[in-house]
Amino acid sequence: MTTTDLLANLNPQQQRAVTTVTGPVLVLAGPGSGKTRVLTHRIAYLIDEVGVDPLQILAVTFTNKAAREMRERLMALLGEAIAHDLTVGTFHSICARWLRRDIVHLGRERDFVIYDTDDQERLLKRVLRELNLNEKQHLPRAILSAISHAKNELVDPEEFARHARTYFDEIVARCYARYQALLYESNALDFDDLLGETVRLFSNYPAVLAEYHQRYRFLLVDEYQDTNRAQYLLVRALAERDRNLFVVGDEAQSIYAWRGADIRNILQFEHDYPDATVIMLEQNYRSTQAILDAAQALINASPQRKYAKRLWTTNGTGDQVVLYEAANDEDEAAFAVSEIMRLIAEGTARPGDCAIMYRMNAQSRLVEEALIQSHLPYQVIGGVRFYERKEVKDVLAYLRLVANPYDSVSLQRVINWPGRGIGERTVNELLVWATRLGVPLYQALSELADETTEYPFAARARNALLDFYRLIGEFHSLRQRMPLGELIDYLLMRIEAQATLYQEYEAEEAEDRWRNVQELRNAAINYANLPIEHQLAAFLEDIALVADTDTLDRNNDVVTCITLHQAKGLEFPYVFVLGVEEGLLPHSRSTNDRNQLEEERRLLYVGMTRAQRRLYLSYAAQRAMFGRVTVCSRSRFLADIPPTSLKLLRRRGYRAVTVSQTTMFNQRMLTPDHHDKRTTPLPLPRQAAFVPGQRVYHATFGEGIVVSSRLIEGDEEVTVRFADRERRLLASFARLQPLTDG
Ligand SMILES: Nc1ncnc2c1ncn2[C@@H]1O[C@H](COP(=O)(O)OP(=O)(O)OP(=O)(O)O)[C@@H](O)[C@H]1O
Ligand SMILES: [Mg+2]
Repeated sequence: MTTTDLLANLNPQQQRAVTTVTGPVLVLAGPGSGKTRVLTHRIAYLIDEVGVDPLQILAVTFTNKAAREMRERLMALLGEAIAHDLTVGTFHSICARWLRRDIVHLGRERDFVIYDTDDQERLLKRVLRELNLNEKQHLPRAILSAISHAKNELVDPEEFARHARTYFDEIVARCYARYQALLYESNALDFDDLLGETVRLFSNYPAVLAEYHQRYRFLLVDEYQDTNRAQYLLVRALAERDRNLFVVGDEAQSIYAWRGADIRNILQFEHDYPDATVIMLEQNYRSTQAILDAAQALINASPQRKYAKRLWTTNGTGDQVVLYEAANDEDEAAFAVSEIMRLIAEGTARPGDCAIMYRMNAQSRLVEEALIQSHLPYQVIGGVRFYERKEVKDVLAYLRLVANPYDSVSLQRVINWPGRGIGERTVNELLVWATRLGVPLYQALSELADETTEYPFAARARNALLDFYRLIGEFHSLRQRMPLGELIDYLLMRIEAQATLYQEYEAEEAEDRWRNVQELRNAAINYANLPIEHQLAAFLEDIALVADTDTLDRNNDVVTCITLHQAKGLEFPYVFVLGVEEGLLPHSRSTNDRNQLEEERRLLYVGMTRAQRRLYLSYAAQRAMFGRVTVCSRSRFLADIPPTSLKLLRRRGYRAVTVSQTTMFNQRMLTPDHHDKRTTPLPLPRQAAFVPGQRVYHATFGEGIVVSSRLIEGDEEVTVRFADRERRLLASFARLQPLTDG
């Protein structure tokens, strides 16, 4: 693409943002005004027109998905070779890469592992046990969230302890200190450390920072309104010398305060950089005027709104925003799905054009049930994600341990999986012993090998521990010379992973889980080109950084189910925002706090402004929440949208579309590639597994009685009466367990 083309696709303000090459630039503008587009075009302009070396450009986005999309756009603009030399990523992924290079300056090792929330929780539970604190009373999540908050503010354990005022703070202070020590001992970093350690590296080692100044001359940051203190300091340090800092954002879309994001970072940009060029964009290219009007009314009603920005568009008025009042939550999900079916049948939309958004992950279940019944292919972003499935995490724990045997959380995770006779008591003894020796668990195991050591274990336990120790040691050295794929195969064979899964689960589920493990092994293929000794580390690094939205793949023509938080920056022709109700949106936790309440408003605003062609909002008069059916009322935010902007629809008795209709649809519209794994038609089961009158158990709904059951394509549809109401469930999905009487 030539430069003229590059600029021809931009309006004058956008052009100015692209061509103001040096010095600090802030683009402050509403949704859909082309901020992200400007950012990518600016990179292309810097390279093509200004002659900047792509290696000198650093672009930061909020999610891995956004980073990948950006890279793809840049490839289209610049060609693959040039795009390859750019540094594009999230703060976390970029920091991880830099720390792999330079963490040694901080006296730490390069082959650290990155702990995710699950690992963090395990580690904190160990801390609680050590400190004799009860985890029922001191909720691990609350403590971790306090620690995370401190880390984002760059407050270390000592400082935290000095400022602790309340009893809770005291507890957190003690946990934080020990938690950090154990992380260190395990040669592990949590997500917050990735940022915090990089900040520390830059502020304590000016010579190192100078190298980065030399390397990165142009900085670009998307979604700047959601940066936290650590990210702010990072950007500031990196931009300190050349000051070629380009940030874009929208304070009205700031929705991550709960993770430490600080709206002041964007509001005070001009204060930090008095010579900044500030550019506003006002034309929206994404949505219809009807959608914009409704969204603007909502956001302008905020008491915190400093200056109302007007967005206009030439996209035309478009259809009115639909507000659907559902009888209950099932009806709400059925409405969205049947509406999608209708749009598809009309030929107006493809599944991939549609997104269903909600406040909480738990809301996706009913939506999924409705989608399954309709045989619509879909993906859930942020549900139980691939890398969070137990069997996948178990195998990963082995691999992480093989890479870094000091990783105590992984060690504890698999020390007795598959079962090898190391009971809970032995594990506890090992923990106590290692703590007393002041060494990581793996090193404690190595002490056992020494005949002369005194140890607290019975002979049988000792042998089992030693076997495990030798297994890890063997693979630890193998990783240097065995290609990753083979290494994984060999490991799976040695631990008898497949047989173990078949022992632990029913055949069908075991097969499913085994398939997931193999899927993980398949992912290893992508690393075959690297030198053998780097393959495992690179593989683990990428997995550790996979963020929530990463599974989102727009090439698949599937309906997207996604939380409002994760929908940031994305756009879809047809958007459904579910649960616009008091208690959900605004969330019940936020209603006592003005700031939190306004953040909820912005969240709804973000959701609404994702829509390109048509927007549906809905709420239910009744909803099953936390195991109870509650009566709900529409969100207070709806009162801020003029009734003339909304088309109200009331319950018309929506039912999920029947299977026979949709089977025809599937055959007509979709090639086999488009089938989601979960919705691919399977052969009919030959016999019903459930009979009327039978007692069954469901993990969420509890006990129930089967009313009727019928075989449908690939599955069995079971109607069950639970304590609160009757539900129609698909056997393969609902995982109903038969109960025997007595
Ligand atoms: N000048 C333009 N001409 C044509 N299309 C444009 C132009 N500017 C932006 N667009 C398109 O408008 C849509 C929204 O742009 P973009 O995603 O960059 O907005 P944004 O400001 O980053 O929004 P958000 O705040 O939601 O992240 C994109 O599809 C983009 O390609
Ligand atoms: Mg954007």
